[in-house]
Amino acid sequence: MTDNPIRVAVLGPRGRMGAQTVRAVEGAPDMDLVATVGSGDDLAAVVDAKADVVVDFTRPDVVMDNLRFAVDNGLHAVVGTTGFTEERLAEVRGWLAGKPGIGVLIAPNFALGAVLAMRFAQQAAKFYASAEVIELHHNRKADAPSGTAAHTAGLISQARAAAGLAPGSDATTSELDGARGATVGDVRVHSVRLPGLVAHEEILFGAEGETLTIRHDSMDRVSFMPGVLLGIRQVPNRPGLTVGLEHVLDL
Ligand SMILES: NC(=O)C1=CN([C@@H]2O[C@H](COP(=O)(O)OP(=O)(O)OC[C@H]3O[C@@H](n4cnc5c(N)ncnc54)[C@H](OP(=O)(O)O)[C@@H]3O)[C@@H](O)[C@H]2O)C=CC1
Ligand SMILES: O=C(O)C1=N[C@H](C(=O)O)C[C@H](O)C1
Repeated sequence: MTDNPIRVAVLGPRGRMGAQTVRAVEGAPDMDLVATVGSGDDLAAVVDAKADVVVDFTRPDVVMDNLRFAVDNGLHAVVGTTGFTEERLAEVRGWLAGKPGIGVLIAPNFALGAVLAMRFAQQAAKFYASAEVIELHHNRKADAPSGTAAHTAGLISQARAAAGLAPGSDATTSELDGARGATVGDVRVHSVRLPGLVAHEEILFGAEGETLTIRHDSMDRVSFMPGVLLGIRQVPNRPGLTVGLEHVLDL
């Protein structure tokens, strides 16, 4: 136990990630779990409990309301919930402009290996015109493609554009709807859903006579917890909006 533990509230505590986060916070010697808010519960509980940091693992359709409430009430937030478009991020920056000391960390993926895989993909992108992303998840996942895959595709698109590299083409002229996946930026993203999986991503690059595959596997949701706890510890010292754990890890 430390003298001034960080007072943490978890939103979505009955969910797969929320339950794991509750256990991780309860096990952290420098944190106190002071509130949990599930669907149907009153968010005001986090203010009543004098939380310092709110952690959100809920759903894309409710996360913006939760985050707005946290920022309006002067609470820092660590957000793992997916669904953050550029428009949503701009909206969050707008709220934070009126709240100078408040920090919000939104991370598409809290697993160290996933963050590294995204960074490696970003580094490789300027050397390969052709890249595709395959993400594989458990069949209870609500969204597709995954937030991680969308973020990875965005990074590849940006890195290629910055290097003046046009995306590679292929010869497909006839295809069944969806067979070539969804397009994010200018990268094809393919989503697999199967019971037995947790969270997995492959980033494939191709050039004449070679391919490069970067793969990350989360076999257990404990893989996300060191990143979540690090985010909780760091977010009070990072006013404004931080997108991606790579900034906190100082990669
Ligand atoms: N960034 C990262 O590293 C990771 C991010 N994720 C993302 O986190 C999110 C949650 O994933 P997961 O835990 O698997 O999903 P679950 O469906 O297991 O959990 C979501 C939980 O949110 C609760 N909920 C719904 N509405 C509200 C609300 N208004 N207030 C509070 N709680 C609410 C639900 O409650 P109820 O059960 O009562 O409906 C449910 O328990 C997803 O967007 C997922 O993609 C997942 C893994 C890692
Ligand atoms: O829903 C999940 O499980 C996950 N969601 C995040 C995403 O959409 O990228 C992170 C990880 O892939 C697990």
